[in-house]
Amino acid sequence: MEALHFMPSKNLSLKLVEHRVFDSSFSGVRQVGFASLLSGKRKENSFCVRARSYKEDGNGSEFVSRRSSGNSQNKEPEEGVLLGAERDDTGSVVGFQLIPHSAISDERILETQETEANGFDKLSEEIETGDTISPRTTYNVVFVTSEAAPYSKTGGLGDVCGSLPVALAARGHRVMVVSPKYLDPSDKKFANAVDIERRAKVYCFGGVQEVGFFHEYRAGVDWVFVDHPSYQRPGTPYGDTYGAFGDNQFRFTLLCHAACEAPLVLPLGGYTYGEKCLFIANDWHAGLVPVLLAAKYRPHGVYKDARSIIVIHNLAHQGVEPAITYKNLGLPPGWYKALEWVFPTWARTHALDPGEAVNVLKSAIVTADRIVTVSQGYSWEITTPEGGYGLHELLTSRKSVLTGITNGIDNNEWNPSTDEHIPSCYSVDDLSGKAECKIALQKELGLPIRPDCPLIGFIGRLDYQKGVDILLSATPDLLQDDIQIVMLGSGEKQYEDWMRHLESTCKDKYRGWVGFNVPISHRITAGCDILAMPSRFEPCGLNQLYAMRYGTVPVVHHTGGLRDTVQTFDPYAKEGSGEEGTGWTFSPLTKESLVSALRVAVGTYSKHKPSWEGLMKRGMEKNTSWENAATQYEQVFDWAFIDPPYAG
Ligand SMILES: Nc1ncnc2c1ncn2[C@@H]1O[C@H](COP(=O)(O)OP(=O)(O)O[C@H]2O[C@H](CO)[C@@H](O)[C@H](O)[C@H]2O)[C@@H](O)[C@H]1O
Repeated sequence: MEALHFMPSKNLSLKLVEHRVFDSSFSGVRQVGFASLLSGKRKENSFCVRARSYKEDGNGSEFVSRRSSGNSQNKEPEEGVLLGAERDDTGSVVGFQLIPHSAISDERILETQETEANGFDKLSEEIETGDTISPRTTYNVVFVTSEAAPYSKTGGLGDVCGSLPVALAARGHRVMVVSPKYLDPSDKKFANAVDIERRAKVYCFGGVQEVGFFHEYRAGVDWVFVDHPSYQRPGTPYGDTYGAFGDNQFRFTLLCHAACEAPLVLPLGGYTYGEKCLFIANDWHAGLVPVLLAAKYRPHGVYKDARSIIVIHNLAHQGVEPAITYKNLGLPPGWYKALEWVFPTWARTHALDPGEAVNVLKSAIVTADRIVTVSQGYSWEITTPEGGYGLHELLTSRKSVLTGITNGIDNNEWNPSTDEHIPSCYSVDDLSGKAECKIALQKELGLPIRPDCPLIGFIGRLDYQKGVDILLSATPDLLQDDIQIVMLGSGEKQYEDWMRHLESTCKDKYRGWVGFNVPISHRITAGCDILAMPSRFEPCGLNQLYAMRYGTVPVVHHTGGLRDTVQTFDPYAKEGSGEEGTGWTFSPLTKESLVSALRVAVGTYSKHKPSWEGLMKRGMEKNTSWENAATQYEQVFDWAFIDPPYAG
């Protein structure tokens, strides 16, 4: 059976060019297909090509999506289309691909990019790197995230989605970040975002929801904020003092649908991003994006040339809800298996509980083209039963597309020589300002002002992951020594109360600041001598990176990204060998080993000043910029586009 299809799309006048495809990868199945070429005026001269094919097996035909490659015999389109040659392993031309002009759809990047004649939407830049000139492919990148600093932030996800897009844009990519427009009591965060006056209808949860889009172009990035009444409520992006919001599945389903529409409908800087883009879905909140591409769009010929990456910042949160909620997600019934999740017997609530659920992060893992985690150590940990949170087998099965890339940090925001939140700036060449920051912090906290007294800090969400309980239980022992401790955090009430209790009993040595406060977090990072991070698991961890940049020596549990980024001090290493270390990692995670690691650090601080200064300086000189991580992301982007879409 042969079929000829073309998919009309908005604002496009159609031109159909027959394009027969023989695909040898389906043995025993006669494969016939066509590519429908749609040329027209989306914006100026932008085009897209879509390929569909049918396999015929005697039992009727079934739709399968393929890219037009292999032994294809292509006809040139009749006019106005730019085609690039596809070659097989021997270099013979076996097909052609259309190069849409949407990639040069923004005057801001028009000047620096030129179309390349051998791939979809590929723009090639000649990047000068020292003496050599290396070609780089740039992409239309769409980040989807529940938080992005400075607009919204509850933790490291906000930091990463606020700074990695900027780093990628600086390297020539066209980058959009899609996140919710939350309620902002200060009316400052979204003050520069303007209503684009485009609405999208989202069919989910048994009805139609209309979302709006706000936009701000800043630091080379298109920041897009999805507007819907469900984001307009007091609290954090995820909950309030009564706990997590009960409709988070709804709120983030909306975000994912809206994010998939954004590249198609938003004329940012005058032009849409178009269909050939790369979605970077962050954590479970954005996890439906790869599934929607495969289940909702590709069957209709849309996003056939898009790719998706799921970035796992924290596997402990997976977006698990009862199975019955599947019908709310706006997905076709046939895709249930992608989300299906069955709890092990021991985790069920009662004997008759079948344990059936939907798991959004799992669905992203089984449909995304590539998987990235935020450090190499963590990328291995999540393939083990201990670190995989039930997903280790699945992740192991996709190990070949799983990459660990250690986060960078925003060196503008976290820079001791320019930081506007700290009382005295300093640098690796002149550390005097750090001593002043310590005195100012002791003063601000109402602690005795003692420049030589070791000051230990902790900053983080107060939850099980961060090992707060271990630190709090170790604190009375630690306070036997001549030290001071300050903790900043908010989260589980039991830990907040524990901090308040400790403060009331050890007023001259301990401060517990309950709350979320970015300026204070900078002042603690600058003013402390030591930062403790006894995390049970840590996908990457940013505070240890900030600490090192501020000459504050980290003492961390030997896990995940902490193990990857902190090198234990070796007093016997040859000076200048680079092996001397930047802090201490400890294991196992017990109160005793935490106390002993911190005592070693305190001893070094008090008795070995030159060694301490070396530790501080090596940390400050460590290259933790996004540049390094961004190049690794680019490699993953390239890999994603080498393969055909993994699902759909
Ligand atoms: N009370 C408070 N006041 C002010 N600021 C506070 C604060 N509590 C936390 N922060 C800030 O939130 C960020 C926390 O970042 P982390 O990477 O340490 O953890 P998080 O677990 O949120 O992130 C997850 O995602 C990131 C990003 O990938 C991974 O590094 C990490 O391992 C993973 O768990 C830091 O910028 C910190 O200063």
